[in-house]
Amino acid sequence: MADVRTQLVDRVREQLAHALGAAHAELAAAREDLRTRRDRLARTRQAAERIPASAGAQRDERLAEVDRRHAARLAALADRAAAAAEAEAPGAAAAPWEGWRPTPAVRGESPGPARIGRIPLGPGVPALVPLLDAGHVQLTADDAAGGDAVVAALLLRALGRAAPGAVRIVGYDPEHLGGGLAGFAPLATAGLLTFVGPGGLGGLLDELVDHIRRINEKVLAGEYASVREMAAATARRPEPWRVAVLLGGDEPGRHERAQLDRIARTGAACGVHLVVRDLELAESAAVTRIRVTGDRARLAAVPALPVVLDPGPPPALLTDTCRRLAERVSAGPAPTPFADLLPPPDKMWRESSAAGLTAPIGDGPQGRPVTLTLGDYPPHALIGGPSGTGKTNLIFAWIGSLAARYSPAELEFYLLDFKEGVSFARFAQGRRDPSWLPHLRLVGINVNTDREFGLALLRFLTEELRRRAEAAKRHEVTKLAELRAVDPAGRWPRIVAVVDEFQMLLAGRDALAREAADLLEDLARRGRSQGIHLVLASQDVRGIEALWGRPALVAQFTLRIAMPKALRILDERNDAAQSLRRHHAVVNAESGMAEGNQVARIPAASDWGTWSELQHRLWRMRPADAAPARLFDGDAVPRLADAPDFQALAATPPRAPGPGRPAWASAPGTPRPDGPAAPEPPRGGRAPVALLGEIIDVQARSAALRLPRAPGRNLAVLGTGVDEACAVLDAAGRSLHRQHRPGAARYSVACLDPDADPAARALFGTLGADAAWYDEESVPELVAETAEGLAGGPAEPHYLLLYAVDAAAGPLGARIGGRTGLEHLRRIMHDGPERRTHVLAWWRGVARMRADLGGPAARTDQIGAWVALDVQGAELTSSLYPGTGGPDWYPRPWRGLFFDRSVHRTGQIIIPYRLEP
Ligand SMILES: Nc1ncnc2c1ncn2[C@@H]1O[C@H](COP(=O)(O)OP(=O)(O)OP(=O)(O)O)[C@@H](O)[C@H]1O
Repeated sequence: MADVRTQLVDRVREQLAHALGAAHAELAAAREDLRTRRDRLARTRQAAERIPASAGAQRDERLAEVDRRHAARLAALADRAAAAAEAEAPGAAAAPWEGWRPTPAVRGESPGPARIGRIPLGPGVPALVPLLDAGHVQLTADDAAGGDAVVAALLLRALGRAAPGAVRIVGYDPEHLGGGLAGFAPLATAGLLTFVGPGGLGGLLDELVDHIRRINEKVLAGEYASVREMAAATARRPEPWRVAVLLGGDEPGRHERAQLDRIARTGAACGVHLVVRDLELAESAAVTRIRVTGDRARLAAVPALPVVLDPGPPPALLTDTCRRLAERVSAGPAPTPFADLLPPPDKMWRESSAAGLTAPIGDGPQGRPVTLTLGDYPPHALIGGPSGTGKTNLIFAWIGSLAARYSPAELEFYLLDFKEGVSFARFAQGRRDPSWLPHLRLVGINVNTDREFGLALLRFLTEELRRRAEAAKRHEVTKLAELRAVDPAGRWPRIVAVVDEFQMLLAGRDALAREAADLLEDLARRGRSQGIHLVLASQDVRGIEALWGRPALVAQFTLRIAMPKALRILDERNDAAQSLRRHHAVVNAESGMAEGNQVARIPAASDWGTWSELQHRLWRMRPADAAPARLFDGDAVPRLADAPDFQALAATPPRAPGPGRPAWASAPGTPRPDGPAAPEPPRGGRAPVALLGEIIDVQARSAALRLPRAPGRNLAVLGTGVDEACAVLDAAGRSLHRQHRPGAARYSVACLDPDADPAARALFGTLGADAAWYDEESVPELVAETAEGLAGGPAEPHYLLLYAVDAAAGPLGARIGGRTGLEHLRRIMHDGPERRTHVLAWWRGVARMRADLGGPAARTDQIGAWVALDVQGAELTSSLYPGTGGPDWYPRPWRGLFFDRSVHRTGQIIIPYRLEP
């Protein structure tokens, strides 16, 4: 039992021991756990203690980041604002005073606002105040001087952004009597600055209101809402800006206040602006209000942003700029650009000339274009003014304005300048510039001694008039507009013929002047309805007087253009031209009656640089078949090789028109003036022709001596001019040679004047194997053999080209075979032509020729044609020229008078061709 109990106790002990052991273990574990947890807690506590510090740092970091971004954005915005302000107010509108200079806005551009200081944002944003074309400025200043510095800055910047003279300032400064604007005083000398005294405010405001009313009525005329809009659309600003600067003073009265309000409301649209200090202006969006305190200011529109004011403009800069501006303005207005007269390139050549030709010539006083019209009424124009007043310039401007609007199918020009100089030559093709004005058909320059060219032009136009009148008759219409309507496929351009210094044509009482005046009268009277318009210009009152003897002619010139100080162009009671300013013209389409006056400012168009751009543009637009105009230069010596008639003598096939050949020479339906028909090569059985020189006419034709088998078909060249005489014989020989096949004609060249030897030998060389050379000794043989040969059967053509034949009078006086050489010569001249033997001889005087032909009273029938050089008309009498007294011929250098009794009624002036080496 005890064992059992013992066993039981042991087991209990054992179990207790186990339990104790377990309890210990658990305790230890619990303790461990407690320690771990305590550790964790301690760590957690430690960590928890660290947390608030990092959260603050993060927050600070985030805040700093936001600040940085904000600053960067602000800086970017400030940069953008500064850039926008710079674009808005370029050049003089905002540049710093150091190095500042005026930079006027270009045409059509707005002057923009003006800078007064900077808003201290980022690097600084310019503080801009709109004035010209935009609004008014009202300043309140703690001290007047600070306010006036802002006013000075505003005004100087406005002046610098406008063309000289385009800003007029009126000052009202009752307290300091102009002292506030003292720096601007130099402007007063040019009328750009005026002052009204104390008590003058009402008058000044009334005047400004009146001005606004006039601009609205006359300038904007309902077409534009503001002068700014008009300037943008037309690139023209007809009126200067007016800036009224009102510096303090008593409170305005009721009327004055009402006027001020009107100006504040309506002025800016009309270019009238107010800059006022210490004076109230009515509430208006157009008013910028500035409050100035020391060197700071605030704009009422953005009170939160302070403005750091710029210092006022340095006094020296201010007065210097104003002085220069005044000088520029006193020197007269800068001419308006020629380009203002032209339509935009894509609108060129769009007008129809059916009813007339209308084109602007310049600006009127209101900035409106003044136009010139040629049509049924007025049909013709007369331009007058003393030398240097701008007639030629006006003609250039008019030609450009017309040429840009009407295509060459609508308008053709014929230009003739009797003045010394080559002004019109620029429109023709030149050596340096290959372009030409596509409307141009003819230019005559250096024609002062060649009045015949003027006459030729009038004859040509008369012929064209006849052609048009006939076409009109055929279509049973009377006017060009109707003809164009019934014949739309026809080419009926209007023709404008300009003759500068036309009085040269009418000078003198000779046959040429009479014929010219008759033709002019006919053209003026009938040209009106056929689209042929005359523009006559003269610097000389005598030019006009030359016309005055013909009232019917003058009456046709209803369009009158008077340059400054022009006399007798306008009606005698109309003295508008006397007070005209430089570069202006009175345009009058009412025959000069005062009520028709329009004053126009003419742009500068004389300078080739100005013109060439237009000419090149029009030239590139020319029709594919356009040919250059014929240029007649009285100072140039033509070349035989270039002569269309010489080229036409070439062997078949006939030549096509080339650059040297005038288009009208081949244009269908183009008239050729009266005169001998153009020569034909003899191949078709026609008689050969000898070309002698160029005729002074519009077609560069050659004077042609036809040599058929008929009595008298010989040529005498008369006078002592060696070169001219050689040139005539040379052209004759070369042109004859061109018409005969080698071996088909004989040429005998004899030269008896050593001075003529080189020229004669040059011709001899050209004639080649068909030519023989004779001199003083052998010439008697030549005439004897030739005379005897005439008795034989049919002969080949034989041309005797005898240079200075009178020098052979001695040897030819000797007898050969019972007759003298002179007798042989006379026989050849008498009988030769019918047997194709022709004498083309040069005698160095009429008396010498007569002596060779049988004595002073000898008949000269065998001389069918002659060219007189330095021989007076009076010597060419008796059988040489019809009537008594001889032709109207006064010798002049490198000209000859050609008369062929079988075709001419009067002599024809020729220009011998250049002698080729
Ligand atoms: N509207 C203008 N604007 C600027 N310059 C001009 C203007 N008109 C003329 N001129 C200049 O004045 C000068 C004289 O002009 P122009 O030759 O046209 O006068 P003119 O009356 O034809 O003289 P003249 O009869 O002696 O030839 C030229 O140098 C020309 O460039």
